[in-house]
Amino acid sequence: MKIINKDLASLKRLVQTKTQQLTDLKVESAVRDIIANVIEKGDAAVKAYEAQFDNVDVTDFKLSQAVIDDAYANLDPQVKDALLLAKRNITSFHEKEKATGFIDAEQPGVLRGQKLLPLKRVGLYVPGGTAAYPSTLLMSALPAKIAGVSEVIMVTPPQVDGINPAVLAAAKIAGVDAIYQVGGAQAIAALAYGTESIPAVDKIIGPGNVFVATAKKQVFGQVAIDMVAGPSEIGILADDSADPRQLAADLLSQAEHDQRARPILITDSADLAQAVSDNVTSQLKVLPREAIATEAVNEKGFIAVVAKVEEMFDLMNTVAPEHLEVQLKNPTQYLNLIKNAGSVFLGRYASEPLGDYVAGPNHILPTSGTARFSSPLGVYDFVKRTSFIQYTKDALAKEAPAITTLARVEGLEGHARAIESRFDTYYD
Ligand SMILES: NC(=O)c1ccc[n+]([C@@H]2O[C@H](COP(=O)([O-])OP(=O)(O)OC[C@H]3O[C@@H](n4cnc5c(N)ncnc54)[C@H](O)[C@@H]3O)[C@@H](O)[C@H]2O)c1
Ligand SMILES: N[C@H](CO)Cc1c[nH]c[nH+]1
Ligand SMILES: [Zn+2]
Repeated sequence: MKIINKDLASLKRLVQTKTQQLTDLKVESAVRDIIANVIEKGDAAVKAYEAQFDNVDVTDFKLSQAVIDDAYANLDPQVKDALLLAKRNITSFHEKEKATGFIDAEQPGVLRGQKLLPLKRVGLYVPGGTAAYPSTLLMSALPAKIAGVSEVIMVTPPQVDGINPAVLAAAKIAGVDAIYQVGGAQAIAALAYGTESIPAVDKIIGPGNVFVATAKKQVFGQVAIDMVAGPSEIGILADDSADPRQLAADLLSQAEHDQRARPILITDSADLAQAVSDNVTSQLKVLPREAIATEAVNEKGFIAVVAKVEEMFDLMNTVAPEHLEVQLKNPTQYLNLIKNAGSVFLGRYASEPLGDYVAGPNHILPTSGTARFSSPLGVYDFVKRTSFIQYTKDALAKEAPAITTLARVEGLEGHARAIESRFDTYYD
């Protein structure tokens, strides 16, 4: 893995060039064509794209309940237990995110409030191009259910040998209402605009590769989206107290997701940097997904050596990684230095895959530097807020002069008259 020794300003520039560009023009234009075709030709276009990109001739997009029940009934008990443990921990964590509305009656004659309503129908994208992700399904479906969404539907790419049974079983465990075998940008287009057999939804949730993330950006406005969650990332801050073998393993855990994944280590120890780089080289060889991980390590990955701990955090806040591991002595003391990160893992035993599978906090997180302004997926992503107002005549009378003044400043005479019509001052 490349080791870079440069001043902080140069390292920050390097981070920016290595950040996944959210506007890859070739992908943008390919995705635009796919969406236009799905809008125009519906199921026929989706079917053609599935044959082209996934080599599957799909006859029925919607999976039958019998196929799902069968997958659940035949699931390896150890896998079922692991999914159920994950479900318990995800549920107990996300229950704490539930919010209620409020009523404010503090001013005489004034009632103000906000009510929360679950979304009606959401579409979950469960990635499936190069690996199956039952864990990701739990991470999106369980918060949707906790929020009270009435209809939770799911899409995932079809597979030549059928969709991975663990994904189907996880869907049953999480209470997903319907599963459609369709992936990539065509799935996002179908969820946004609807086709003859796939219903349009109010919001599209879930991560995916660059085609999926780009399609979500392009359909935003027609539907809501959760965030731009693309290829996985890990940023690690470590000093010489960390174990280079473990750091290399954690970097590779995310590199193996995608050629475009970003594994980054920032340290103040040149010896540690070299040891991690050597370990990455040797550990790569044992990974079944060696080719994918190697490309991610070489293209997006690097190890930066900086002078002191403050510079580590400064640089990592520029990266704004999806996952941030803090493998420094007494890691909790640094929490206040972290400004941009999707999810933080403190200390040697909080290895990133702990959060991927069972700890409970959501693993659907902002990527590509968007942790500067986005949050982990949560129950709050499945609810919308509506505010309400009620005034008595006396309460309105007190504030009417301010309203009519502001209305006339904006040149909106009709607004002023609407207020004045409630009082004797009203004239035609
Ligand atoms: N943030 C998270 O929570 C999280 C969780 C799991 C996975 N991930 C990420 O999700 C991604 C999964 O990617 P994936 O590829 O395995 O699955 P995917 O389901 O996201 O994408 C596969 C689909 O991409 C489409 N596609 C492939 N090549 C194409 C091309 N040339 N043109 C147009 N469309 C094409 C196909 O339709 C295929 O069905 C990875 O980047 C992984 O890091 C993120
Ligand atoms: N690390 C991914 C989120 O970026 C989630 C995941 C699912 N399975 C394994 N990993
Ligand atoms: Zn992962």
